[in-house]
Amino acid sequence: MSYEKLPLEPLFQKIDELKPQFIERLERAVAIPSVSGDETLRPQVVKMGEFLITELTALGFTDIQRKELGTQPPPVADANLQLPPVILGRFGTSPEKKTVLVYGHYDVQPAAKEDGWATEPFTLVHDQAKDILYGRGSTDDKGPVLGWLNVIQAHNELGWELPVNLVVCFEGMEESGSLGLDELIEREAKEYFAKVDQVTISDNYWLGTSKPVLTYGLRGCNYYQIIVNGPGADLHSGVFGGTIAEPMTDLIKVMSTLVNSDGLIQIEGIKEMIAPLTDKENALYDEIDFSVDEFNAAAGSETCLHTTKQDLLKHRWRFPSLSLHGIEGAFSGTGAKTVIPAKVIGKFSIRTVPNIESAKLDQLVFQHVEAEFAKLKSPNTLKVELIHDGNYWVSNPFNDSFTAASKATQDVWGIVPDFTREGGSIPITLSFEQKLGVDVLLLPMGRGDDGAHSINEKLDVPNYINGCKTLGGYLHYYAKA
Ligand SMILES: C[C@H](N)C(=O)N[C@@H](Cc1c[nH]cn1)C(=O)O
Ligand SMILES: [Zn+2]
Ligand SMILES: [Zn+2]
Repeated sequence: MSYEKLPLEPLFQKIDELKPQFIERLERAVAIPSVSGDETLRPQVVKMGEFLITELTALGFTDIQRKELGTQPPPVADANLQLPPVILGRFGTSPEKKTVLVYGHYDVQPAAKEDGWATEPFTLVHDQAKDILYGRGSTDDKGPVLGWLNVIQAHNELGWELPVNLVVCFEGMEESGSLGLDELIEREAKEYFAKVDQVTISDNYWLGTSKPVLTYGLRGCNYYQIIVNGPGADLHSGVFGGTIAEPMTDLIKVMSTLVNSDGLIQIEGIKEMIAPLTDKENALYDEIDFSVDEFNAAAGSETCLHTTKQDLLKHRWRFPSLSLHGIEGAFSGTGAKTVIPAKVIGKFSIRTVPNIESAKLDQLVFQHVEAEFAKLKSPNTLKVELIHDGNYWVSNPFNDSFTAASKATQDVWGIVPDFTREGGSIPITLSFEQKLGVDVLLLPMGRGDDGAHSINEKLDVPNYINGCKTLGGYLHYYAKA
């Protein structure tokens, strides 16, 4: 696609010049362990929200609001646990300009050095030789969230006007199901978000490690827990082993019926809900620039279940998957503790795709789990429940916003981006589209091997800096579209 280039070189140069400050800003953000899934760290999530308020204020944002969302709904250990606030802010209110809402999240996944990190997860470490920044949240999603703020700083220092009005909406519960955000969007659709023309999200990754992408689809995520209760307390396996029904044995039996070793979900009724793959759609997979070898390198193994890029991508984007995540209450330390856990909670999630209905899926999951447990004729008790769910999202990428992002990407990276889908989930995406009645664009900053949710999460410095240029350039091209 040929297009008329905008004179953005001064902006790009300013972003290069501000690199040390941008890295330092990310360092301060990563140092706050804002893990939404750990109730004991909730004050840190709130602190991270306050950090953003301070930064927004210093940059000249107006109408900054800290929206409280009330208490966290069950299941939760502390019934009075407050949800972290959603942070809103505006930069510009000109009626002559378009308004872009940028959404991002300031919470992160849990991380501990003992999990195998080479560095402290909540200390941003700049590996100068590789020019890589390591730290939890560097790519998911603190780097991209700060990217938008960095763009404003660069404009301020150049004395440039921002070409659009910007509205920011940053939440602290994305990694835990975006609880309370749907209702906030509903309430603010005709209030704070009234003038929004476009929602843009930077919270996913390139498909590989060298080619930028723009993303038009996400899978959804329904997260469940199975609670098995047995004896009144943890017991000595020498004294009680062989005499009582063990909760862990029941749980493992039930969990092993959910998915087979080929990754195929064993719960009846789910595959019938998947939208059929059309020939036209099938052909799209041939065009995508993607290397199975690079994928294996990102996974750090040769354990991939699929050999062709087409199959692999379909299983990542287009078909549902079920992952077993862990067992709360089970012995997991080093050594050889001879305990029979009294209560264990198995966690698993299903990534959903069109046209899987969330409520119907819950029903199928509950029926399956209860039926499998009944087969065991165990005297223990079992309860299965949904912890949170989030919708899948697929859009039409042929609009002004995707075109603007493509131009900015070409300016910065010198290459036409691929249009991709994402296997992960951003639960709120569909709500923005439907409740505000606008298009949504996903404009990723990091690479496919960044290790989001994993150990040694990273963001390459060129991705951070060029990512800021791309976000800034995008706003300029979108303003002119
Ligand atoms: C893609 C995004 N950066 C992300 O990591 N999303 C999470 C959202 C989620 C859903 N349930 C729990 N977390 C993900 O895809 O796991
Ligand atoms: Zn994220
Ligand atoms: Zn994440």
